[in-house]
Amino acid sequence: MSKLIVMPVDDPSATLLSTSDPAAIAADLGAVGVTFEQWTADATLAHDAGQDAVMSAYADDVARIRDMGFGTVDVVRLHGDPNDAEFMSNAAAARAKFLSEHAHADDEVRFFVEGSGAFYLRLTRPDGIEAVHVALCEQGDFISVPKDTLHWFDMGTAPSFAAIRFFQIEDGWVGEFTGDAIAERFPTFDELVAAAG
Ligand SMILES: CSCCC(=O)/C(O)=C/O
Ligand SMILES: [Fe+2]
Ligand code: NI
Repeated sequence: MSKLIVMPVDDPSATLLSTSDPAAIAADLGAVGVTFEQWTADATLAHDAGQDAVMSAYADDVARIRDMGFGTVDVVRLHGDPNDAEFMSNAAAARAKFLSEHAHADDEVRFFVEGSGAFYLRLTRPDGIEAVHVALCEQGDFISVPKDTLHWFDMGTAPSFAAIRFFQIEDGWVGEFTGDAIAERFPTFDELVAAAG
């Protein structure tokens, strides 16, 4: 289930908001400039489905977002057997890429078409409190995070997700890492999923 958890930047043990209501998630994220929507994502992807297969399964969505100026599109898919040592080694490397605080020169526009992952967005709330907004995204979730937003992404230790990524600039995926260890102080994706039961 999609979820939003908001914690003050200086106190990860405090919860300012926790909700699984899609309308409440959209409203709260909307107030800090992030778009959150739920779209239909019911295509069955073959075990070995690659970029082209995923994009053609969602061709209408891809065309719609492309027409909005997002001319570059790719797919990140992590899907495999947690007992497969090679998959787990590749997964650990992929997870490490996004696990530290960074920002992009492009909006971060992602459509989750399989599985789940968590975005941690460091943003100042309308009441002036700086907080980490954890958007636990699931299949069907569309999220658009403005460029320059400080954030990190955790796909968990046994990742299972596919996200279509949309870019306005060709190297919009490149992250500028801040060197801040903030991510280490907040609950991981695995911990959040375990806590959600
Ligand atoms: C959910 S798509 C893979 C992660 C990614 O592109 C990114 O920039 C995370 O911060
Ligand atoms: Fe990012
Ligand atoms: Ni499979």
